[in-house]
Amino acid sequence: MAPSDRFPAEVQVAVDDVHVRYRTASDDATLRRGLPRWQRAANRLVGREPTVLVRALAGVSLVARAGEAVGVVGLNGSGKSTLLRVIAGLETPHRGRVRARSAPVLLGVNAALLPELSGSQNVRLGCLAMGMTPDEAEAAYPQVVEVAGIGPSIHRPMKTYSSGMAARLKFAIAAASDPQILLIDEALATGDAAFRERSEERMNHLRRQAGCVFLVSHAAKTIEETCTRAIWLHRGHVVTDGPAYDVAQAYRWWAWNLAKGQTETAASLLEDAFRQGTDTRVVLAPEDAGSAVPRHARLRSGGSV
Ligand SMILES: Nc1ncnc2c1ncn2[C@@H]1O[C@H](COP(=O)(O)OP(=O)(O)OP(=O)(O)O)[C@@H](O)[C@H]1O
Repeated sequence: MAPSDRFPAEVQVAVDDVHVRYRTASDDATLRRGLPRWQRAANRLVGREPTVLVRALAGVSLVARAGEAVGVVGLNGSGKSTLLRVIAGLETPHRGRVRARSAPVLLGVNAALLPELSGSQNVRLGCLAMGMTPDEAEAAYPQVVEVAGIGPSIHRPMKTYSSGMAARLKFAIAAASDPQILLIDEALATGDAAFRERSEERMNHLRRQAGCVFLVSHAAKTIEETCTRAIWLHRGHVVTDGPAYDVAQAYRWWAWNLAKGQTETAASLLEDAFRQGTDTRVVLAPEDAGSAVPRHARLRSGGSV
């Protein structure tokens, strides 16, 4: 993924028909039974397990504009984290492309900080890792500590933190670099109400300075309250992409029916949501054609540009 300053001014991120696949081992005995006898024998000989293909993203397209906070909802395994990793450039799509106006900063609950070091040492380390100079890291320190709001615990080793405390610190570090594009994976969900308010303030600040924020959360309510727009992913496909309130409500109602075992209702809600959703087409001109300006258009199914 290459940062590009040749976008229309308001476009921060463009995702163009992205597919991500993983080939992974599986001990599913039925897979083994489907193989010809010679292959089973060969696999046994070299100790190889059969593999399956996982389609984490199956043709995702979207455009995020300046000032947007885009929530991403979906069941476990629907592709939310993969989408953020692809946007962050940590994952190479099997097919399709991603372009971003500036380098996105991904904040995940597993962001690599060192558990043996204290929170304050990790703040400095994290700031340096994000490309700040030592002087910039020093200048950012008080603000990070304030946003994290974990009091004197900042001086304790991170391995002694609760998951919520660690998430707060990671959020504060990621937000300190004032990234134009901030990708947040579940971090807010683990914070308490006070922290959520502070982090919302920080997100609003980032949005005001014409950046954009992506937020992955299982809590549709958080998406509703903090985002301007939301994307519902299901098995690597975009079900619907629209105003955060509408998408979160539709997702919650569907998930509630699913959880209650109302599978037929859930299936028809999902089908309706797919049908009513808009297809986003993103066409990125090839870099070597002298223009990387994405032409994008929102199409109704079957419509034309
Ligand atoms: N490194 C990997 N190797 C194989 N499969 C993977 C890998 N990473 C993700 N997957 C698979 O890709 C699919 C999407 O995973 P992803 O983590 O993006 O889902 P998610 O929506 O973020 O899930 P959750 O809500 O549980 O965090 C899942 O089926 C997952 O098992």
